[in-house]
Amino acid sequence: MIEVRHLRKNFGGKPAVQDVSFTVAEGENLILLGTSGCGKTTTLRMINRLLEPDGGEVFFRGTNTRDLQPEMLRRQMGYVLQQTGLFPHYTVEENIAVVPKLEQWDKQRIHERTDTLLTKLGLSRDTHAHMFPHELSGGQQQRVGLARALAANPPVLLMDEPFGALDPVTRHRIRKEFAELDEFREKTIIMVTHDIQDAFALGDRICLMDKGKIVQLGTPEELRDQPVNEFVSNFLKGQYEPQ
Ligand SMILES: Nc1ncnc2c1ncn2[C@@H]1O[C@H](COP(=O)(O)OP(=O)(O)OP(=O)(O)O)[C@@H](O)[C@H]1O
Repeated sequence: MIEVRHLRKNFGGKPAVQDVSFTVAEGENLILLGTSGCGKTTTLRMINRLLEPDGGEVFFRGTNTRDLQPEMLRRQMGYVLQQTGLFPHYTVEENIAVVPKLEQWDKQRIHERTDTLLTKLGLSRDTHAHMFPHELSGGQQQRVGLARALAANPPVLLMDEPFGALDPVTRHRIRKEFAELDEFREKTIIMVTHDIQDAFALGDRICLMDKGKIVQLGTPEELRDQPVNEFVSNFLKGQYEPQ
């Protein structure tokens, strides 16, 4: 579904991503895991062309993404961020409706879709639909961010530290709710996290990165039982100290 080949990106002459390659199958959840600054976000942003690579290529359903309009590509790839990126002057309902409106859905269809998503994500039309983001808790904002990314039912979700701004208890609860959603099970997802528990709870495969490179790519069990080196075993034991 998504194939990343030999991606490279430098900032100010310093390599941020070096020769990163992987494929993600339809319906798979791939986690990009690693400490701050290892190149996870840069890799993710090259997939939906928020950043252009210095080298390498990304294929989406067999087409080089260079040959696709960035806006059209991004409508196929819902994007969920730690700082939810919600529009502060839009209500919850208006935030969720952004992409369906771009796709010119009629009002009734948007209304029904918003209702479905609010309910699925534990929010209600009466209480939340007309609130503004600053009136919601962090966990509720994160749910709205997820609802917005899912609204037009894109086949792919790109998620960058989606639970990063939450306290540990809320984080655990939202992660669990998210894992139980049909959408989560059905969609192709690439998720960036530095959190080993996120990676093990949500990943079909984990791509562990360090200093812009992939150190090991495999199932959670493979990383746990057959770490390729000491970096991997230390990282998974939570003993890795970035220098
Ligand atoms: N726009 C930018 N301009 C300059 N340097 C950048 C830019 N974006 C990222 N970098 C640098 O590239 C490297 C990789 O950053 P990136 O954000 O991809 O890492 P990350 O693993 O996602 O970390 P974090 O979780 O902290 O975002 C870092 O050294 C970072 O400082």
